[in-house]
Amino acid sequence: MALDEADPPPPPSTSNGHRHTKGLVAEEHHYPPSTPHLNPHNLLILSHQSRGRGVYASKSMSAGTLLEISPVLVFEPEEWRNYGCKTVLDSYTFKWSGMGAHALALGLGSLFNHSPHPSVSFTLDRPSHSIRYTLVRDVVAGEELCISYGPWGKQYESTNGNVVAGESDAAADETDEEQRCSRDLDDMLRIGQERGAEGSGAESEASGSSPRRQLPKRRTRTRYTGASGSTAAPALASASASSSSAIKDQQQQSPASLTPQPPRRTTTRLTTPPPSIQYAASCVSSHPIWRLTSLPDPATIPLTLIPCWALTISPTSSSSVLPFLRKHSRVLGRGPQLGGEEDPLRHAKTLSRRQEDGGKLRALVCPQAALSEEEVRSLAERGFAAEAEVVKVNVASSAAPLKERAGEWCASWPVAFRSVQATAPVVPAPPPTTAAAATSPPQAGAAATNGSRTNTGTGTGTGTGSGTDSPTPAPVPAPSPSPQPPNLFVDRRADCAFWSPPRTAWVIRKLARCVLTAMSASSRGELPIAVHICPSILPSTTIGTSGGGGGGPDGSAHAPLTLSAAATTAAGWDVDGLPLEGGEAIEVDAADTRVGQRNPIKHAVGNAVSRVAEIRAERRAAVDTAGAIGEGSTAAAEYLAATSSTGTTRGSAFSSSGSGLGSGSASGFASPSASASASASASGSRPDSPSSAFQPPLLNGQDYLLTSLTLFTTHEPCIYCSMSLVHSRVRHVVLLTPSPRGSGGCCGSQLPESRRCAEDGGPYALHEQRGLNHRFEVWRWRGGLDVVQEEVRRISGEKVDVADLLDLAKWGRAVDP
Ligand SMILES: C[S@@+](CC[C@H](N)C(=O)[O-])C[C@H]1O[C@@H](n2cnc3c(N)ncnc32)[C@H](O)[C@@H]1O
Repeated sequence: MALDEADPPPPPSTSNGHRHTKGLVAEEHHYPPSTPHLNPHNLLILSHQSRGRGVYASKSMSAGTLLEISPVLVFEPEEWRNYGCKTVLDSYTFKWSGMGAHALALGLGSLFNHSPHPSVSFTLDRPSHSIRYTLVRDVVAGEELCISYGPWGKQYESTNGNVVAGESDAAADETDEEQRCSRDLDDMLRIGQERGAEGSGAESEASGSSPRRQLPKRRTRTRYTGASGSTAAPALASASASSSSAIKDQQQQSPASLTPQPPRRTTTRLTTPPPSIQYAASCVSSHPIWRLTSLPDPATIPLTLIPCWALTISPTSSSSVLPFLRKHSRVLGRGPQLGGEEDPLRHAKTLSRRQEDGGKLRALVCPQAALSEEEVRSLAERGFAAEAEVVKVNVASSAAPLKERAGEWCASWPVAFRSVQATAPVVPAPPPTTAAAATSPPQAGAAATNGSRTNTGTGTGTGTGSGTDSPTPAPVPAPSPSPQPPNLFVDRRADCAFWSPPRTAWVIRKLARCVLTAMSASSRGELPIAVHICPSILPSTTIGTSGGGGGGPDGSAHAPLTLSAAATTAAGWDVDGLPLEGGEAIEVDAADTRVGQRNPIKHAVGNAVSRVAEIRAERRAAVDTAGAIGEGSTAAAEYLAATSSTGTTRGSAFSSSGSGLGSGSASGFASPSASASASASASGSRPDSPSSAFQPPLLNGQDYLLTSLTLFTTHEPCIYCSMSLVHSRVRHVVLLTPSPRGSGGCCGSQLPESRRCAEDGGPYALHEQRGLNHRFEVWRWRGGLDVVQEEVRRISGEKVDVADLLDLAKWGRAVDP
């Protein structure tokens, strides 16, 4: 059924196949608030005799130019399998997830034809539901812009020597860029002429069903030089349908302005197809638990290129290159140390051999920004290679971020591959525990620092804990701090892999629990803001680096815990590393109490932190009286001792004296499973723990730390609460809804992109502030509120409209969670 304007489009389906029933808020979990879109370069859509429509350059453009950002329409796996793939869409869509979702690029994205030597690379940007198309080499006006379809495109590749779309200098043996350009122009001119002769003939051209026509005589090869002398084509500014005849008109009307030029030698070839297929296998797009970080994902980070000068030299001169570069490194803009931190080309290989150079080598000299072509030439003449020719090359501005993307990165100049794993420090593997092995986490790029420990940063998430029980109960001392490399990436595929269905269900349960606490608070006239704190199973950054196994069941980042299987189970973790229902050692539910207490700073986060301080104090008291622990409680004692020795840091100015205000009553919902947890919370330990008698904190301000704990929250914490979470060393925050007005401390995702760190990282993003001595990780649930709502119904039997419950707008504009 066709939709007319009166019919609003159906809400997009969620990643898990559910349709959103609520309005804006729910939809935001699926699509970003705004989708970027772009065609600033007036690319043309023209029809080719055999290829149908294609995308053409209307002017000369340099490598690295971002051509277009096409929003996409995603077909969920089932929809695609049952319907989409049986239609014409099958020739137009991109694999969008490993689960079978497909995406149709809107805008120009569906019109790029295939070439084995593409001029355009594309990147699937799943978070923004768009695909970005970028030039990988210089192009001239009239040239068809092609992508690679990967193996699927083989069917379009010429086996009989015929011209293929967007053919580049990889076929330089017989055709150079100039020929290609000329050919494309020919093709367009021909179509223009045919159009003129046949009126609407373009339709049959596009379908490819028209009989072959007599080709006009091939034009002589011509390059175009504008008045400035720089390479420029006749202006083809309009992207209208008449553009091909505009080209023809221009050529016919002003032949004098067209000056034949020698072939350029500046092009580079794309030897490896862009990483379309590799990343299509990722499940990132449908991933409901999303790490909020400004760090880029190496799988989607766009390739940027630095225009550089190189010299073509004879192989015998190659030994003089390095001394030459070293000698002139300053003037070449390559820093005092060639290859050192300040050298912008430190990741690039110095020499490259290209077929078209006929046995000569290319030596990379410097960024074009540093010196003019003349200066490079005269330097070379005075230096070592009078015969050297200066050529333009484009060099990726960084090392290849992933092995799979090395081809894309090295297409124009060979660069190093930066192993994500290689930059992660080696963390001595602790004797693994069952839980540790099972929770052996994907490496996070973003992350937590705890005291002197900094995060490991850039691992790939391939933790390899062995999964056997440690027979040794003694805690292993924390590895000594080692210099940490900077965080460069977040590995979203590893994150995806971590979130197995049981782990995802765990998150849903915890969020549902927050909602229940918020419901309870709301019924008391409080703001419906609530949090839940428990030990973490989330990916850690200080443990479980490649091959590093993992921490203890509570995942302490200070020191890996080593617990026997019995202790692990007693601490509330099952053999898969998942917490037993209601069995976590620390569980706190807390709601906002600012209304009831007439105190504007009684936010849920603060209340929860206070409650944890009480519990920790009680636990410490229990350890102090360990002699009183009976035979049957060895495992619990072991756990308590372990958490006590690793989980607290003393001497903070934060006071626990005000702890517990309003928080004890926060978990007032009636649910059998939840009340078991709540009772554990109230007593500060598991129900069977020996420490049932509450002991007040022995020292002021020593027990507030949330080290190793995860905080779930109905709302993104405000800036004040985010800062208190920094102070209390929380390890992870999982939030259900972003703060209204983008004013929160962790996310700010509702603000325009230009005002955010990146992606979901907010302008405040306190969890990532490098100046602070602790960083925590923030995750956002984006699997839809309806999923959480269903879990609430399952737990409590109550049907609640979660979006409506959590909508703070009803409480006034200035309310911050
Ligand atoms: C994504 S669409 C590209 C736009 C298409 N040309 C059009 O007019 O709609 C893919 C289809 O274009 C055609 N195509 C793409 N690249 C081609 C090539 N190099 N040679 C011939 N046909 C090609 C094939 O029919 C293919 O199924």
